[in-house]
Amino acid sequence: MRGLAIGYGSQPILEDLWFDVERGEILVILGESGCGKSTLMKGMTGLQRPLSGDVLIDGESIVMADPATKARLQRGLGITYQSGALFGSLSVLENVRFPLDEFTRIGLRQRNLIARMLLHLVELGHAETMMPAELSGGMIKRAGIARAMALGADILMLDEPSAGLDPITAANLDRTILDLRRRLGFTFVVVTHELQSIFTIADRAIMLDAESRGIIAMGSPADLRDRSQDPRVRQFFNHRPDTPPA
Ligand SMILES: Nc1ncnc2c1ncn2[C@@H]1O[C@H](COP(=O)(O)OP(=O)(O)OP(=O)(O)O)[C@@H](O)[C@H]1O
Repeated sequence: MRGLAIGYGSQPILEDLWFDVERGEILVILGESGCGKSTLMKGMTGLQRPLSGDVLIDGESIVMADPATKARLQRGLGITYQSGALFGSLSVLENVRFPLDEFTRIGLRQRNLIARMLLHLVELGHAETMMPAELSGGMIKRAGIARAMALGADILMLDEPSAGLDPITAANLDRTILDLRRRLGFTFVVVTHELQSIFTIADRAIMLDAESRGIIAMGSPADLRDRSQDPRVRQFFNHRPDTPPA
């Protein structure tokens, strides 16, 4: 992100953001409700035009790109939403195959094979004929991740993947995220508030703040917990209220 300002109308929610996401990194984005985490994700993926600044993917601007270039860059980015956003009338396999059906001319047998391989990668091989209504919360998240990878994305943006999951299911999902990174070298940008998950998966975390409209902390979770000067950051990472001065 190069001096990114993003918001609605002419009002910035976040401004002057400068940071990099390295290939193969797992970056977590944190911050109180309404500080602009989802808005930032939309900016990073070219779904929302910034007010100023730029987003470069391997040096190419997704902001200034012509429509064909933007579409190509966006194929490298997979996005999952909190709800999973699966189509209720399609089976798990059909959901994962959907981007291939819509955006490629690959034959049906190959599309089915790719969708099956993706389902195996997220440990949902057994669930291909199930309908979304029959899935658990964790399975919905996994199916969403498989679908996000369908067009070859190797940068995955996950918006609160563990929201609404019990701790064991959430820990299993973290394991899958780490596994995808280890086996396929994927890059992840993850919005999450779950401390357990942050310490398990994040190489670095960025904490956003609504009032200052920017990044108030950036570093490894352990560094932010142990060395941040900012009481809001320490409070979050230590998960206890700051003691008032004597
Ligand atoms: N379409 C929109 N039009 C105008 N303002 C919006 C729109 N979407 C979000 N906002 C505002 O932008 C700010 C940031 O919202 P955003 O959803 O990005 O925050 P968030 O950090 O993801 O919140 P949460 O953790 O609750 O999901 C909020 O004040 C919100 O009211």
